[in-house]
Amino acid sequence: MSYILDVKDLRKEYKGFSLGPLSFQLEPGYIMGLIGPNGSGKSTTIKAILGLIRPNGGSIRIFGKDQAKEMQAIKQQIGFVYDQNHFYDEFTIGEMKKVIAGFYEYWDNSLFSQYIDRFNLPVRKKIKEFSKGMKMKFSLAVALSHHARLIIMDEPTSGLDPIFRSELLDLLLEIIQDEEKAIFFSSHITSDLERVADYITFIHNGNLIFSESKDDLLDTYRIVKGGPDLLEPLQEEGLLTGVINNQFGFEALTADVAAVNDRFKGQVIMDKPSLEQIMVHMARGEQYA
Ligand SMILES: Nc1ncnc2c1ncn2[C@@H]1O[C@H](COP(=O)(O)OP(=O)(O)OP(=O)(O)O)[C@@H](O)[C@H]1O
Repeated sequence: MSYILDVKDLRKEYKGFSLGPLSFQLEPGYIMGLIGPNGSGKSTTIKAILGLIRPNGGSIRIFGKDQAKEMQAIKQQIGFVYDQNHFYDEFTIGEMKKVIAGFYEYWDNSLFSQYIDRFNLPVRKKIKEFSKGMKMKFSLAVALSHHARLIIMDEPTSGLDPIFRSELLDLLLEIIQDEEKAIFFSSHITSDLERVADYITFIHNGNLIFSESKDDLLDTYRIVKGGPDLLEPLQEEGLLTGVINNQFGFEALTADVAAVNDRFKGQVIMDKPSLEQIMVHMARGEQYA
């Protein structure tokens, strides 16, 4: 299988923080969400993939090429989408397009015009007058118009209204339909990931907790709820992760549904978890591990 993105044993050391080793892979035609609490290393991971920081170890291959050696060629086919202004503020879309088009070998003017129309972006306004959502749309139009095969986004839906968020998520699903592109994005909005992501990579305190198919995750784990008297026996058998005590007893995550059923059937309640519940309980489990 040829991966669009292949990260192996990636490490980055900062004073007081160490990321990795992280390993995960993304195939064409799929969307991967990167989740983790604040400060867990999501932006650091994205910066390393984009070649904006130098890792302390590991390797990153993009489109099968070694990122450390061939970043110039790779960049032609990466679209980094974010709302921060990496454009000239005083320029209009048309003026900005002339600058950007020159950077990209595969720039497609007519495709760009189509996206500008489709996103209803104002052609006469200066970019500094754009809202956050407009900047995001513009950034996405640029990425799509140079035929990026890997689209990377850092928190693309945060701060956007629900209507545009929903439009953006639909667009992401549309982008991967040709099965040639892949999307990698970080988000705190787990419901967005639940809707569009095929794979979820979860990091906590710089450590990789999992990088798995979303469907497998949602199938494997269950939320277990029970009275206080059951907590100890379940914990003794190592069946619970990230226990949260409440007025009725406890709530936790289990990956061993069969064992819980076998031993405690009828005594506990088991529900399908949301991605947010998986993340919260796992983060708790890590914190108190
Ligand atoms: N240039 C830097 N120098 C030193 N430490 C850094 C640098 N950049 C990031 N860090 C540290 O690395 C850790 C991870 O930061 P990072 O921005 O990757 O987290 P994040 O998961 O993206 O967080 P958030 O969700 O809050 O955006 C933090 O402890 C941060 O202080």
